Amino acid sequence: MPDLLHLSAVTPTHLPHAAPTTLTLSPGECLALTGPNGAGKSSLLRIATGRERPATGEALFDGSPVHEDDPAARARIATVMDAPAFYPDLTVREHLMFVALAHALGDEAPGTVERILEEHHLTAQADALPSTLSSGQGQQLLLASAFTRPHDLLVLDEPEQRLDAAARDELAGRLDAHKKHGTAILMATHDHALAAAVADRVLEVGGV
Ligand SMILES: Nc1ncnc2c1ncn2[C@@H]1O[C@H](COP(=O)(O)OP(=O)(O)OP(=O)(O)O)[C@@H](O)[C@H]1O
Repeated sequence: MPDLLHLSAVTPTHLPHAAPTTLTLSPGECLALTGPNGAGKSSLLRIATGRERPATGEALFDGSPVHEDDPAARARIATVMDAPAFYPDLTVREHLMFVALAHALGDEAPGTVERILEEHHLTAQADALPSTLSSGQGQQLLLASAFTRPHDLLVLDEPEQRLDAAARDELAGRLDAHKKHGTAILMATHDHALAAAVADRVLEVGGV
């Protein structure tokens, strides 16, 4: 299987003296990044999505340098990263509909959104504003947004955060199912059980 993602000897800007990281990811494969706080996991994820340019090396998505503004990459890479970025005036359902329509789901959008609301236990909150959600529900909405849209690569920064034990188990099952449909997953995590359940390989990211 050809590489979908290839980071070649990259060093994050904020960690110029760190050992360069090389990694590859094929369709249907999950690579988990583990390591202590500040090791550079999130920085590598930002490089992988083109949000951050590396100090050294390069990031290739499907053979081309990845840039956040490249429409081809934007259409194929779904992310769950950093702080939530919800539209404050859209309800939970409207937010997911916006994501679905922006990614051209068309007639499939309403059905997809209702299914994903249910899978993420957000049906009862569908008409609420994101600001009224609990922190775990907010994390579910972030995940739901990523799963609503088509993607070939999922880039997840600690997707388990704020989720209870049952929701973490469901997340592991959902990620496994997406892998089986060919999604490549790059995930930073502190949850070793999640990494063991989903990842084909684990890369320990070192500090400076
Ligand atoms: N915008 C920034 N400006 C300056 N330094 C930054 C910035 N973002 C990250 N860093 C630094 O880069 C280093 C790596 O941070 P990063 O968030 O990639 O680590 P991490 O492994 O994801 O940590 P955690 O497990 O705590 O999420 C840290 O020392 C951090 O302080």
